[in-house]
Amino acid sequence: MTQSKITVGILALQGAFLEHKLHLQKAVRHASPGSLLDTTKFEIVEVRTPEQLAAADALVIPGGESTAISLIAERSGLLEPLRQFARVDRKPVWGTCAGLILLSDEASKARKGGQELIGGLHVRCQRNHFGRQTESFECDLALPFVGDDEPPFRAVFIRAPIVEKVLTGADLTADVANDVVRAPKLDAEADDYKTAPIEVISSLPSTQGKEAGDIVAVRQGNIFGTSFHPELTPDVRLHRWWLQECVLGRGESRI
Ligand SMILES: NC(=O)CC[C@H](N)C(=O)O
Repeated sequence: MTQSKITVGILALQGAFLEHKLHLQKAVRHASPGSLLDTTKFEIVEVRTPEQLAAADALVIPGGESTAISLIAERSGLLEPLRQFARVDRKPVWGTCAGLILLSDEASKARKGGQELIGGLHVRCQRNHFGRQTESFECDLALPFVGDDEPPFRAVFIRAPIVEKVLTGADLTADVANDVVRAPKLDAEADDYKTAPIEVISSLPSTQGKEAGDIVAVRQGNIFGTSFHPELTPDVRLHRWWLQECVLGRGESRI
């Protein structure tokens, strides 16, 4: 993107949107002097209406409760515009936790059902993979910007999903399983399928004592998803990476 001002929206219907806003503001404020991040003008705004979404160049979908977020999005007339934003316009979108669930093409069903997905990431997500709130945990994760000389990134998992399967075109045209919800197909993106490969950005380390190797961060083209809550620790490096890598698209991992 080369425009003079970039508007980054945060879907502010439910969940941890304020924390993301503060992290994005801090990431911009603390950019290395003279870097692209430093010289670009950002506006960080809360998004609650289709008009506000239309004014955004990029979007964060926070953690919270994916069923509630999708229900409010539907009632606010945002569900279809969100699908268009992520899947047809292909603007940069980052979903954390509940946001990752909503951006997945398939997810295990919520107990009470009724959840609509935005879709876009060709993955199947398993909701609440690690169990209840009391099973929340933290661990150090390998992320692209954490070099040998950098402090580790502490990730917070709260009723977190994982990516249990990377989907193929055949998976997405097969009948959908009973316990799975699938995002609707969009005619406008039909020919685009497979254009961007899924990149596994991070998996749980073997030291964690959970299931080592569980995928907790993925990127497919313009869409980035993380199982954990990077906005709940003081570390803004992942927000800075996303702005630099996915929004400004410089294609360099180290910043
Ligand atoms: N921290 C979170 O965002 C939890 C997500 C929640 N388990 C859901 O299914 O929506």
